[in-house]
Amino acid sequence: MALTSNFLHSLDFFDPNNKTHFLLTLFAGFLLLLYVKFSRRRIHLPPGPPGVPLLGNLPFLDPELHSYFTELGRKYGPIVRLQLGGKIGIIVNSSSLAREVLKDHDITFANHDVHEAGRAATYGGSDISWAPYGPEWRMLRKVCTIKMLSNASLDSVYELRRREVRNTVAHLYRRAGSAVNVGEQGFLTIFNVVTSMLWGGSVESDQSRDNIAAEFRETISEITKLLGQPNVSDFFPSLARFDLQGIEKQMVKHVLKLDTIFEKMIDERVRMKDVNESVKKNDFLQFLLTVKDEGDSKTPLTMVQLKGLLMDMVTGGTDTSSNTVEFAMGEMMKNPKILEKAKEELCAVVGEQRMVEESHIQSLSYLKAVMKETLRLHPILPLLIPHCPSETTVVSNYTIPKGSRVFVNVWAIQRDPNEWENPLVFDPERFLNGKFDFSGSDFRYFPFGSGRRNCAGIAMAERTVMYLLATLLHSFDWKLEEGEKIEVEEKFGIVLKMKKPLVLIPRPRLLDPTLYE
Ligand code: HEM
Repeated sequence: MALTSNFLHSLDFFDPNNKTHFLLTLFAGFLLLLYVKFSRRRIHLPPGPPGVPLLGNLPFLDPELHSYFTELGRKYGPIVRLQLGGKIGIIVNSSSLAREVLKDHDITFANHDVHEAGRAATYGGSDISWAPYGPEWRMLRKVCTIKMLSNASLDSVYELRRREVRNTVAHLYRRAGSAVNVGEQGFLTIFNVVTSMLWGGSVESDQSRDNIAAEFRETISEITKLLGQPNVSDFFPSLARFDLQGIEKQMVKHVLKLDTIFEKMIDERVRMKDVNESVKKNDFLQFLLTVKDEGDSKTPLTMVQLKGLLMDMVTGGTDTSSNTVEFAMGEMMKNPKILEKAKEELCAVVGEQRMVEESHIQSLSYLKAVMKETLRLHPILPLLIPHCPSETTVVSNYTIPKGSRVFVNVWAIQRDPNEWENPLVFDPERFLNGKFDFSGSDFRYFPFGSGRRNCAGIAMAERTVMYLLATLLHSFDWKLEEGEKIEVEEKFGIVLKMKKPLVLIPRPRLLDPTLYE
């Protein structure tokens, strides 16, 4: 362009009598066309649906994003472009392209696309999920995966998990014969497991257990709902300060509730330390405070990051796992033969004279296959956490501009008929003999993501989901309320949940009532 205009200005272009005027204009136009064509070819965006000026495709987004993106894939191919206001969205719908993004270009795509709601939820993005790829993220991730959520650390706090799961069994035993909301009970158990591991005690109050379950579940489910909601502030950053949909305002309100608990727990612990240096607690909060006080001087752990980590554990580690348990229970209720097989395995491994222990899990290969199949058909983060390339890059011959929001549609990939036989049928057998794992090394199956930014809590998720699921099945027979039909339909959110909550009636299975105490 600069070349063309310099050339034109070097001539007497504005003289109306100049005969070369017309020809030069034509020549300049020709150069301009060539330039536009050439630069378009360089920025060869993936195909996508047409949009409207300014808003692009925003007005046409279906709230059930995962299935809508899958439909777009059928129409436009495995990689699709959307114009989301001022932001480009890229949808990846095939396993080979997921591999390109998460493996071949892993460092370029190692950032999550931080949005305003995520920032508001995590003290300005001071946690693992939203921290940019770099030294601080590495430090946070190391603290979390090596120290807190490693198998050795998880073993050391098994008693806390056991206590919470047993509390749930006792509670359900008292409510035997009446209808219970399975997701809510699962949520409260896992919430208490997580908070016990964090600061050694579940959140107790005079309120009834069910009220607490419903209240916290609501808070966390609102937080995850807001995280998955399209937000004008993200698509038009200049409008972010107006928070036009009120998403950040709502988020701050919900987060405050959790933050108040964090502040209380931290204050108590710091005060305990001031009063008596010898008080030693063996929980994650104590560990984090020690890392903060004695940590690496190059990349220290700040108090804000510490709270960000607590937020990750509480929001990332609760409804993800409890929704998985609920989907698994729903699928088994819908497929009685599968339910029977899982129970038979439990009888053979655990017997009828004792309760399930976490040590039994490794022998429950059929139930493990049920968990894997649940996460195939209902990957709890169906679009992972959207990734964001740190530089413009080429995937499958298409340009993915720096700063795009990249949705890896694991939901579509795990139901792809080119990769899976009868993909819509719930069939745990396909996972028997240890086929597929949660590591994300096979791009046909990666419900926990893959590569550097994969889930930091896989070991914990596997233990809590398996332990709780095994205990629920082994301790009780479950039946539907009179006249109810089982439906396992999904409702989209950054965390997928069941459209209609699963309500079932437990009946104790084990003969010895003392086992339920
Ligand atoms: C069944 C349960 C769970 C599932 C299916 C799940 C799945 C995922 C997925 C798909 C991602 C995003 C990967 C990506 O964007 O590439 C993720 C990230 C994450 N998960 Fe999980 N998760 C579960 C449970 C947990 C638990 C129990 C914890 C911790 C207590 C946890 C902590 C995290 C954290 C901190 C991240 C962000 C990692 C990073 O950005 O480096 N998750 N999880």
